Amino acid sequence: MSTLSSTASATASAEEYVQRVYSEVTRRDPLEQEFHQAVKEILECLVPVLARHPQYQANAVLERLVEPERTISFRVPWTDDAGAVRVNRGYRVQFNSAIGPYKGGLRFHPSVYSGIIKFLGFEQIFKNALTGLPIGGGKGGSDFDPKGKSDREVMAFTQSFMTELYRHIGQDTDIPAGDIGVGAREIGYMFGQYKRIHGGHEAGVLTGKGLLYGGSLARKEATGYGLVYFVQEMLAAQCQNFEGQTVVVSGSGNVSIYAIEKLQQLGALVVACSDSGGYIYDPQGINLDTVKRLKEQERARISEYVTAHPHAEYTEGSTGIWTIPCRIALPCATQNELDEDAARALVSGGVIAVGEGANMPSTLPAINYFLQQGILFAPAKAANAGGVAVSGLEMSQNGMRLSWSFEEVDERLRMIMKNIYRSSVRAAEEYDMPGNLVAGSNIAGFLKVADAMLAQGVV
Ligand SMILES: NC(=O)C1=CN([C@@H]2O[C@H](COP(=O)(O)OP(=O)(O)OC[C@H]3O[C@@H](n4cnc5c(N)ncnc54)[C@H](OP(=O)(O)O)[C@@H]3O)[C@@H](O)[C@H]2O)C=CC1
Ligand SMILES: O=C(O)CCC(=O)C(=O)O
Repeated sequence: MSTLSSTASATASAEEYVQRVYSEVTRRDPLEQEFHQAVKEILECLVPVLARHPQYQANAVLERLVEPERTISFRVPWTDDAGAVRVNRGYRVQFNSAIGPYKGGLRFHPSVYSGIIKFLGFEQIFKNALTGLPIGGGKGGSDFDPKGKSDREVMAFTQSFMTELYRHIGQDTDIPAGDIGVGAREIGYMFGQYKRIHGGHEAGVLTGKGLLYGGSLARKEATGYGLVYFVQEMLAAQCQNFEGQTVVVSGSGNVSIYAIEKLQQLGALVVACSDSGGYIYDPQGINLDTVKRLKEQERARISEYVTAHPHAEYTEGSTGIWTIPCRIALPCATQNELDEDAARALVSGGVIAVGEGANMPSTLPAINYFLQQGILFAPAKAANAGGVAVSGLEMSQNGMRLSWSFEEVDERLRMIMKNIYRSSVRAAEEYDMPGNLVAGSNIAGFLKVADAMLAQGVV
């Protein structure tokens, strides 16, 4: 066979392999749509890798990767302020420990079900590999909604949640952290309950802790800052920067707030942000002190921004935010918040770069549209890895019983984001897709995990 035809037949066999694994995923769990989407995106990027390296197919690496090592689902009973007993469902998916203990956040949101936790856990495997730190992938959460609950109710729920979760986690086995609906308050209550049940001050069992009891400086800022550092690298490669650029950031939670903070430090004009109720447009630039007060202290709605800044506009419904003309867009709220129509609106509005702060915020058609249009596109797995990277640094500091300065952690974060950018660019070039960071980051993450799996045999 000529080299050309043997390459074509290897590609056909890899395509068939990918299709077979994907079909099996959808057959086994037909209702887990978000998980299907995450698997599809990655597998499609891996065809050239699988064609070039037959050992992955020969050792059923994909079949093993798409199946979590362990899935835990449990009842979480708690009592509300009226004295009524309520029951939620808790999850922890320990997806892959090939390169280290399971690591990934906990999400408390009414939309949580197995398909959401599995998509997040699956993506976390590759994201964590990209950081270069020895951490495997996992994720967890509950359909509990912290919105509108009193502090006592949140404490009652989180203590009950940890009363089951504690037996599955540990600083060398599985280290949860925050995600949507889980911030410093929830982590604090969970850490207290873990300590009470398990005994000892095992600081490394959770990350995102308060600074008074083992947390790391710059963890709160890390996902948002890291996203901006990544997009900065992408812009610099095109001789561009943030100075004077108009930026739209969706969401107004942890990731959005610290992305906006770093963008403003770098001279960008951030004109919009949102929550699940709607978005605000402030042509003079978002006042971040107001957003922090509303969201970090008062747990209020973003609509209240216009009371303090009457020149700004509030519009109900969160998806309209993408119709605001801007040069750079950072989706930082939730999965599938940016569809193909939104992508078309952004391109019509003059966008040159999109950086994903949330996990899987763009639908597959939206991503394809951005890539076809030559928009600089920073995929979530690479661009939002700063949060888990600094969680890894929090674990290191806990292990050494010391605390690094903000500047030291921030500098390490900057280097990690630069390295993720470079390894994604390199992998895309090596597999003939120059500039495609979706393919590059998926391939770079996959190769690390797949090779570690091969080295450890069939487990
Ligand atoms: N925290 C971290 O370190 C990391 C987070 N991420 C990802 O970033 C995203 C945001 O997380 P984080 O900032 O921590 O979470 P937060 O809970 O702090 O904030 C979430 C924000 O997104 C908004 N939001 C949630 N659901 C929807 C929806 N269906 N439609 C519109 N807006 C919505 C929320 O609005 P409302 O308050 O109205 O619900 C809120 O403004 C998630 O995708 C998360 O997985 C990724 C890496 C690390
Ligand atoms: O900090 C962590 O461990 C988890 C962060 C996270 O959940 C994510 O990267 O999506």
